[in-house]
Amino acid sequence: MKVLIADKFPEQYIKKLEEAGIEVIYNPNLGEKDLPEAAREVDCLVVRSTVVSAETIEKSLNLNLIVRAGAGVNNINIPAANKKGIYVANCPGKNAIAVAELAIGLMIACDRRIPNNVIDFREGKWNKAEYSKAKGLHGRTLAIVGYGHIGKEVAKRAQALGMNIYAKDISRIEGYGVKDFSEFDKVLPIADVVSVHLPSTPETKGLFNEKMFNMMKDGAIFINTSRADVVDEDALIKAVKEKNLRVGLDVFKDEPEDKKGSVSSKLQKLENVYVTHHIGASTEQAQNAVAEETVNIILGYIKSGVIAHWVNKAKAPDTHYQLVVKHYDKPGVLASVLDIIKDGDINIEEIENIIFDGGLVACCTMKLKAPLSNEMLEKIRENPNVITYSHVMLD
Ligand SMILES: NC(=O)c1ccc[n+]([C@@H]2O[C@H](COP(=O)([O-])OP(=O)(O)OC[C@H]3O[C@@H](n4cnc5c(N)ncnc54)[C@H](O)[C@@H]3O)[C@@H](O)[C@H]2O)c1
Ligand SMILES: O=C(O)CC[C@@H](O)C(=O)O
Repeated sequence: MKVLIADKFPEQYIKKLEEAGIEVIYNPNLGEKDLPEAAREVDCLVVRSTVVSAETIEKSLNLNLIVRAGAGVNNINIPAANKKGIYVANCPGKNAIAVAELAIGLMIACDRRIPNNVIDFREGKWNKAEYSKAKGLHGRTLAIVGYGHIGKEVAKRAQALGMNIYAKDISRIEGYGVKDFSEFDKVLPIADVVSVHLPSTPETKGLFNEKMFNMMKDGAIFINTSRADVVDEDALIKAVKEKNLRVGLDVFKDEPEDKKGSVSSKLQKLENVYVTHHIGASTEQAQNAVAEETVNIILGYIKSGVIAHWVNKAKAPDTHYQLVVKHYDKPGVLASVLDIIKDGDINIEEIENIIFDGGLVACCTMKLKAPLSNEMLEKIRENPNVITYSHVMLD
């Protein structure tokens, strides 16, 4: 197996892959444009933020697995991977602590205006009078939007700071003394800090728009360490100017893909907007945890054929019927059942055959698009090697 790692990855985990007999090509400087050529002949591609385009996927000859050594998979063209049956997996939660640490750091930086303090000091300016005006986070209200791995780690830390915490998610909210909120218009007007931890999806794109910023308090703190496209950047800039929002961002529009170079953004002109270099996941702790999970995914796949954290598996396959056949585990038994289904022109969407201890009997579960006719079921029943079967309609 040949694995290309196209982003920074800790050396000890590269060694683990090599010790398992895998050929590793490590080139952390590759970018989107280089990948179609570089990934052409590899079986597995590991990336962090490097963009995996449709072209990279289409030109690949052997690619079977793409691992996102991180959480968000929006840098991988998943529809293109689906067309070629290439697995995409990620490492959920493994960098959550690091991002939460940064989000809390940005909150404190915004409240105390730490970067402005430092810039003035470097320029020889002393301004204790101005920088003594801070609200403090204790007793303030925090709204966490997206209460997944990172949102929960932020809540844990905000609780220790004595904040009053609300959270919103499409899933149930539980833990760390957090109150669930469903309506933005109830919580945004009372929140002193809003921290966003959503994935980039069609539903979250541009969620933080002018209407949302208008609901926020004057002088509130807005933190986004998730993805740039969750925020309408022009609306944010307007809110900074008109409502004195203080902002901490780890992600922003047209963020450079390169690891080093120049950067240009409208945000550079705003004194109370602090932008970090998409470093949320970049602590040693997080990178080791992510790399370990990446190695587990690759080795797990080689050993068992199962992909951990497989993200492009169909969520709800188009199946309406289930056939379960318990049969003697002999050559040809299952094939004869499959022949009957094939002759009925019925597509099997999913199939799993599990063997009982001792290896005498197996049980095969099939998810089907259409029901079997009585005649087909009768043929299955007549097979002396079929012990029992059940055929049901699914909800
Ligand atoms: N700055 C960085 O370096 C960095 C690092 C890791 C992750 N991220 C970003 O942060 C995001 C969140 O990471 P995570 O590990 O917490 O992911 P996660 O999947 O654990 O959490 C995301 C949460 O958002 C919720 N959600 C999804 N759509 C929603 C919607 N429309 N409304 C409300 N809630 C919704 C999900 O139910 C889930 O609980 C990632 O998708 C990634 O884009 C950034
Ligand atoms: O790996 C990185 O540097 C960023 C990772 C982050 O954006 C993620 O979604 O995990």
